[in-house]
Amino acid sequence: TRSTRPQRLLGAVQKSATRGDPCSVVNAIDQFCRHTEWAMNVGDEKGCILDSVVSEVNPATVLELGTYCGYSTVRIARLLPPHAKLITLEFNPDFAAIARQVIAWAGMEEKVHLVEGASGEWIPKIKEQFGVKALDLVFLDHWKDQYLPDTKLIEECGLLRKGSVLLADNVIFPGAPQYLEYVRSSQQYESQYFKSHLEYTKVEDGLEKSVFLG
Ligand SMILES: Cc1ncccc1-c1cc(O)c2nc[nH]c(=O)c2c1
Ligand SMILES: [Mg+2]
Repeated sequence: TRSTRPQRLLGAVQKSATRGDPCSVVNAIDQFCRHTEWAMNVGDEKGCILDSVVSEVNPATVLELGTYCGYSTVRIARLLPPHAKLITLEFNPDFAAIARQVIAWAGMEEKVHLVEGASGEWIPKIKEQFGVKALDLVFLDHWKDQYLPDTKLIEECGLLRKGSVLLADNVIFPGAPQYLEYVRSSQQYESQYFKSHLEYTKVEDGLEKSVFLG
C-alpha cells in the first residue's frame, strides 16, 4: 500500500541526513519539501525567524503545539542548552510516530518530550507531569482554531511569567484572525508581526511574536 507523506519525509531524512546532526536533518527536510514533495513544516524562511526568537529568549522550557514530523522540534532543540526542555504536543498518532524517529535521527531525544494527545487535555497537566513552573517560549503551530482557546488555557493554568514569549505560525495563511485580534488588543501582550511566506512558496504568511507582560 502507498506510503504516507510523513513516511516519505522520514525516508528523505534517513537517506540524506547524518545521524546526530540536527542541522543536516533540517536541511534534508527543507530540500525534500522544496524539490520533491511539499509538507507543512515551518520551513527555512520562517525557520530563520524562529531561530532568532529562540536564540533571543534562550528558553529553559519550551512548549510546542503541533509536532507534525518534528522539523521545528529539531530546529528549536538544536539551539537549546543541554538541560533545557522542549515539550511538544501532537494529536495525530501517525505524525507522532514519524516525529519520534526524526527527533531520534537528529540526536535530540534528551531535550524533547513528545506527548501524543489533545492540547486542551494536556496543557493543564504540564506543571505536574513535567515539573514546569513557567513556559519561557510557546510555539503555536497546530490548528488555527485552537490558537486562541489554548492561549487562554495556558494563561488560566498560570504557565506564563513576565517575559514569556508566544510565537505563532500561519497567522496569515491559513490564518488565525481571532488569535491575532486577541494578542494585538490585549494589554497583557506586546505583539509584533514578522512578515514572511508560506513554507516553500511565494504566498504571504508570517509569524506573530507576543511577549506576555504579566
Ligand atoms: C496544509 C496547508 N495547506 C495549504 C496551506 C497551508 C497549510 C498549512 C501550513 C502550515 O504551516 C500549518 N501549520 C500547522 N498546522 C496546519 O494545519 C498547517 C497547514
Ligand atoms: Mg505551520
